[in-house]
Amino acid sequence: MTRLSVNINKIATLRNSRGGSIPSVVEATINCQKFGAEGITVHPRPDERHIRRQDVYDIKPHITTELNIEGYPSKDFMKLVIDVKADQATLVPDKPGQLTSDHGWDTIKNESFLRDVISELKSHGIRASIFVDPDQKMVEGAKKVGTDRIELYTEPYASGYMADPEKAVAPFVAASKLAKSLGLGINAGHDLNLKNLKYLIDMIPYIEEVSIGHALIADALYMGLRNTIQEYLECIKP
Ligand SMILES: CC(=O)[C@@H](O)[C@H](O)COP(=O)(O)O
Ligand SMILES: NCC(=O)COP(=O)(O)O
Repeated sequence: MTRLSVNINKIATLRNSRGGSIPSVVEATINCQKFGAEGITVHPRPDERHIRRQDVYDIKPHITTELNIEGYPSKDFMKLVIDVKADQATLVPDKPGQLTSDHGWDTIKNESFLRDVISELKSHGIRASIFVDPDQKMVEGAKKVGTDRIELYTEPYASGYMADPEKAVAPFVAASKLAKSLGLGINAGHDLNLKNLKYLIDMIPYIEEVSIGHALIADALYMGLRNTIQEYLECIKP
């Protein structure tokens, strides 16, 4: 059964815009889980444009589901993830100044680096997931570096969905079938929303976790956080 992990980056974006503590990321963590979220995702970027390192320490005691921390596996990132003993670390190949995550790992060129990082995460009991494009060779490379899961970067699906859902989802179905055959768990995320989510899950029902933030938080501005989370859950639960 696919789990919904709510990414609360954009709560922190709003908070940072005034320099105070409203809205609170701790309150958001508590309420998202109360409203049905099955995980909390944060992406503390090096420039702390939204989620700050301290936020991760602050929210950890309030996690009653799972904490998924996304980021480039720098020394700082690894210390943070290990310090708070995240349930899952999702490694992304982002450069510090990137507007947002916009590609998966080259798991072939980065084989040695990823293998070492994943081994360290596992030694601390932290599930490893790596951000990949729906590319068969990258999925095969993910298996070789020993990750527990892959997270499929779904922006290309989202951007193609309205025009041609079948064409948009096809590479993701193929990559998922390969990943499953290799024994990899499958997560998915980026630009998923109330329009495109159900079809993705219908086509790939064995996705273990979707992490959704930008569209969900935007929807909550109009529908409220409780109703919004319930609507997203209805898209992924049969
Ligand atoms: C890896 C991924 O897709 C998410 O972490 C996304 O990048 C959110 O980051 P921003 O909220 O900074 O866009
Ligand atoms: N891993 C994807 C994520 O956490 C949220 O991405 P988005 O929904 O903010 O695009």
